[in-house]
Amino acid sequence: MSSPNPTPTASGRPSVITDPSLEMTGKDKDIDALREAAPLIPAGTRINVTFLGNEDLGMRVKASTAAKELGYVPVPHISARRLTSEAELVEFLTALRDQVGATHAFAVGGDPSEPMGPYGASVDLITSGLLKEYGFTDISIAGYPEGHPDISDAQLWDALERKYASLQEQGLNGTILTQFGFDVDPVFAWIKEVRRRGIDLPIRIGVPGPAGIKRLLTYASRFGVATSAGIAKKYGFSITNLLGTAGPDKMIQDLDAGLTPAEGDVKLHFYTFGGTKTTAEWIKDYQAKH
Ligand SMILES: NC(=O)C1=CN([C@@H]2O[C@H](COP(=O)(O)OP(=O)(O)OC[C@H]3O[C@@H](n4cnc5c(N)ncnc54)[C@H](O)[C@@H]3O)[C@@H](O)[C@H]2O)C=CC1
Ligand SMILES: Nc1nc(=O)c2c([nH]1)NC[C@@H]1CN(c3ccc(C(=O)N[C@@H](CCC(=O)O)C(=O)O)cc3)CN21
Repeated sequence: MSSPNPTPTASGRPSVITDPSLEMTGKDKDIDALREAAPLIPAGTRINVTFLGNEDLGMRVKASTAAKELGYVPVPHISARRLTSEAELVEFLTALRDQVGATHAFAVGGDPSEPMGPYGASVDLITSGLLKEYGFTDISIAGYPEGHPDISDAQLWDALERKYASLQEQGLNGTILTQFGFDVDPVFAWIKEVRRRGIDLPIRIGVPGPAGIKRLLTYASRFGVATSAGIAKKYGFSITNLLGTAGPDKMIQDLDAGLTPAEGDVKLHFYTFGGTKTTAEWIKDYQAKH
């Protein structure tokens, strides 16, 4: 099945809404939701499986298997700081290779303020060589257009350059997946800087799927993404009425209006926050209208 092809933008580049990736947790309810949404999601779509502290290896493998069986490309997340040993990493990679046939993964640092084992940062996962050894060919890494609450910009840029260099050295494909946001201005500036540094990887800009405003604000505050007032202003809702829902329509339109072919491959990643089916419907609808 081919993915829908929205109208190219004024600058001639494909719309960022082309071939978006989606994110799910390892919980059964998310697996059920993916199955239900499957008629709306084209085969070959990347489905990311988060690495949450309240889930285990079995759940992550089960969700990745479900995604694969439905014809998608599972992108399981591997959180460096949450791994307690090299053996745990090897156990996960083995299961992903042998049970899922996974070739893609997202190597991320992880929220624990201290590493729970030998890996303090995602670059340690990549330079270990184990991802390549276990048959992974495409490694996603994180990007932060608005910075990170606990990591300095200098550290983030240094980490991105080291991850890129190691991927290049090992001949692995890569993708930069960004933290979700509500504002396109920092995204434009950040992409420019990524390219200025010679990093030519495809980029997926993280956006929240359509969701209740309260839920969006809760997640934004949990991950230190932005202030409620700032989000309301950029996203165009009133903080005196938190009952409505909001989707990333305006962000996507602004991205399409502002990007040029010079920015290279830029697509979207939808953080669904439990709303897999709603997000899939929303994407189909947006693609049909534009
Ligand atoms: N699970 C997910 O889907 C996502 C998670 N994140 C979070 O973003 C953070 C950074 O991840 P990466 O960009 O992969 O960083 P990274 O692993 O490449 O590390 C960059 C630098 O920050 C340090 N660092 C890593 N995690 C840290 C933490 N939690 N607190 C303080 N310093 C830390 C590292 O030692 C390194 O110097 C993590 O907290 C990660 O969990 C961000 C986006 C999505
Ligand atoms: N710093 C950071 N850490 C993260 O773990 C993280 C980010 N950033 N950025 C966004 C992604 C997406 N993440 C998540 C986290 C939780 C759910 C989720 O669905 N959690 C609940 C549902 C609870 C609810 O009803 O709200 C679950 O079932 O566990 C989804 C995506 C985690 N992610």
